[in-house]
Amino acid sequence: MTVSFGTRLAEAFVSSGRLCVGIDPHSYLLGEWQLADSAAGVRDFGLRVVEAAHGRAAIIKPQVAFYERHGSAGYAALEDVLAAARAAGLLVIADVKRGDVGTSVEAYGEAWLTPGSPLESDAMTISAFQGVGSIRAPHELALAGGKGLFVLAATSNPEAALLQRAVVDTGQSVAASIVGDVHDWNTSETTAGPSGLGSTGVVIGATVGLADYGITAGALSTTPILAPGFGHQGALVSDATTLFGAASGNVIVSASRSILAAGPSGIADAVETQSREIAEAFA
Ligand SMILES: O=c1ccn([C@@H]2O[C@H](COP(=O)(O)O)[C@@H](O)[C@H]2O)c(=O)[nH]1
Repeated sequence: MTVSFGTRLAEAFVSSGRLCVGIDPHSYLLGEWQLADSAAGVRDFGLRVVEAAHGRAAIIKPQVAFYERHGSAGYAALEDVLAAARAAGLLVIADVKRGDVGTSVEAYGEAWLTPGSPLESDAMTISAFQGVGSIRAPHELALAGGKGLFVLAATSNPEAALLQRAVVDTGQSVAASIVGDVHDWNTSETTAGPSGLGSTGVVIGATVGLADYGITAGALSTTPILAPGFGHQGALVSDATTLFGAASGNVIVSASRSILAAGPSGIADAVETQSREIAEAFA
């Protein structure tokens, strides 16, 4: 029987905590890590992050853009990183933010969520700004394969607020409307399992206030929340439960540069310290 992504995520929270280590091999970080800004460099970088996360964190989130920069060799490097993460038992959220008309976005879903595909991940970030109906095919594919989606709702970058707080016909903000549709999916899913956590998540930056977008904790009750914005973008782990209130139990704390800045010799300690800080903040 296929175990749903929501159930696997809930189990990972219990066994390994809620930290998601971002793999973002920025050019300047590659330099600091004494790696070349090349496909080989991003491969080594990713593999070292996987090694540091193994046994210290639940989830990794490769930012695919930094691999795509290196063309087909970059994708081959990413495939190696994904394989290493799978072998280490880490949950992988591919940060790809794909979106298009439904027939095209279906192919993106197949690329990242099909069991056995070279880019197989446990979940992918996806854009529903072409309509939540446009991502129905990857949603169904995800459910069938025990995979997940994280739908962009209220992103962490400040310039997004103008669009994502805009009000749609229902009287809700764009972000709240997406959160509501995802909630409907999660509450009607038959595969949610005993954890009660659905397999379709949303992206809500830790830098935003839910109330500013008209998002209620109730609308997030069964929805995993991928929350970037901690560390380098300014959000504090110690504020997380205040930010997300009653929905805090569903939050994945995502941080990239603030951990990666520790360098290859310090990253394992940085992951451990961050995991401990999160466990204390969410206790
Ligand atoms: O709203 C969003 C959605 C995705 N991201 C991504 O998360 C990381 C954040 O990196 P930091 O170094 O921790 O700032 C990066 O890959 C973004 O593309 C986001 O920041 N906000």
